[in-house]
Amino acid sequence: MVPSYKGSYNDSLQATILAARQGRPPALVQIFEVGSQLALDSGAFQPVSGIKRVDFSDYLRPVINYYTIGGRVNSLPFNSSSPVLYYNQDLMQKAGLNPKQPPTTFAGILSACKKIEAAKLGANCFGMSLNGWFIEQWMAQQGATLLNNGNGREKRATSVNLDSPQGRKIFTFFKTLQDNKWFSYTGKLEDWDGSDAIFTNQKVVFHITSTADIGNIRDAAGKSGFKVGVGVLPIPDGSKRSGVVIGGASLWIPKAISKAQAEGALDFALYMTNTRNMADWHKLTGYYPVRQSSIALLRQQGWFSQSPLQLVAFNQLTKTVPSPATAGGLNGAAIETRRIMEEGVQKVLGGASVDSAVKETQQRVNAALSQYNSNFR
Ligand SMILES: O=P(O)(O)OC[C@H](O)CO
Repeated sequence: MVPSYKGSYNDSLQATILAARQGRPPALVQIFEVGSQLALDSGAFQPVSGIKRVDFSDYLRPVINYYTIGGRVNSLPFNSSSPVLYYNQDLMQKAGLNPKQPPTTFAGILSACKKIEAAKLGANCFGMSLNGWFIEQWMAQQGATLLNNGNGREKRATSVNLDSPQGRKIFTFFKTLQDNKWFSYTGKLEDWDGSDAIFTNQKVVFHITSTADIGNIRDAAGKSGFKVGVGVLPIPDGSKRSGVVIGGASLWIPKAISKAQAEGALDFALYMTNTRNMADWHKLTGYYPVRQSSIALLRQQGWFSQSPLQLVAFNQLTKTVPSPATAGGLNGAAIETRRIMEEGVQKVLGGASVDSAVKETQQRVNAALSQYNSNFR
């Protein structure tokens, strides 16, 4: 097997579909979760459940449910994540905040921001990458589907639900942060690394990003000389915590390869994600161990008591209430619709009103869905 790196999740999905159209697809490809509908629509892949018998009962339900579309397991779960709160325990203490009780709601972050500003730490309150992924998560946390038609899982989504009380709460959070100058980011959209650097360089006290970064952030915080904490994803006020949508990526196998190649690719993917490898991968990165047997192994090793940062993240996943909202939204234009949502939040950060940003975002996402869906009439 020859590995080939194609860049970001967006880039590698687009490169794979192009390669498949040209009749030379890779035998195995990692595709991010929201690329699943586009991957299906491309017609370039075969469901892994059709290649050979795999015992999917060992996979965690929220994970296998995400990748089961139309009753078939299309791709093999690999790197699974969700967003969490990272916090600088030392700076919290300096601001008179209790690092044992990190904020769990938007209001909690905003009231901590007031204290942080008053403490004049030379660090801002909060920063994160502007990525549609978080908007998707905050809708799910409020028990709301992001998209109509059962989050695009019953039939193709034709409308987004952002012009709603739930959507407005998300945009209003950014408006309040901006009005008070409590938010720091690099100014670029989807700048995962840049926003991590702002946090690990101690320029902000709070940061939200993927559990995937636990390993890297823990190491960088150690070098930067502060103690990092991990808390549950803070959620909009006035809602019950419904849980997270599984993020990360899964492994897809194209159609245009021989049966022997497809079986070989699946065997390799199963090896990569076997009980032991999944447990090691989790320890190193922070991605979830997606197999029950890996979790049993980690428990036996005493891992969760040695690694409280990862336990918080893990509990967040296991407490997720299964529903159409937490199953996650599917749409084939997700690369574009995510970008539109990010631009909507960026407009609020640039001074636009919540009302105009939400309405414009809603209208632009709906137009993108309609344009995409017109290919399937
Ligand atoms: O950074 P990751 O791999 O946890 O992925 C985050 C999102 O799910 C990407 O869509």
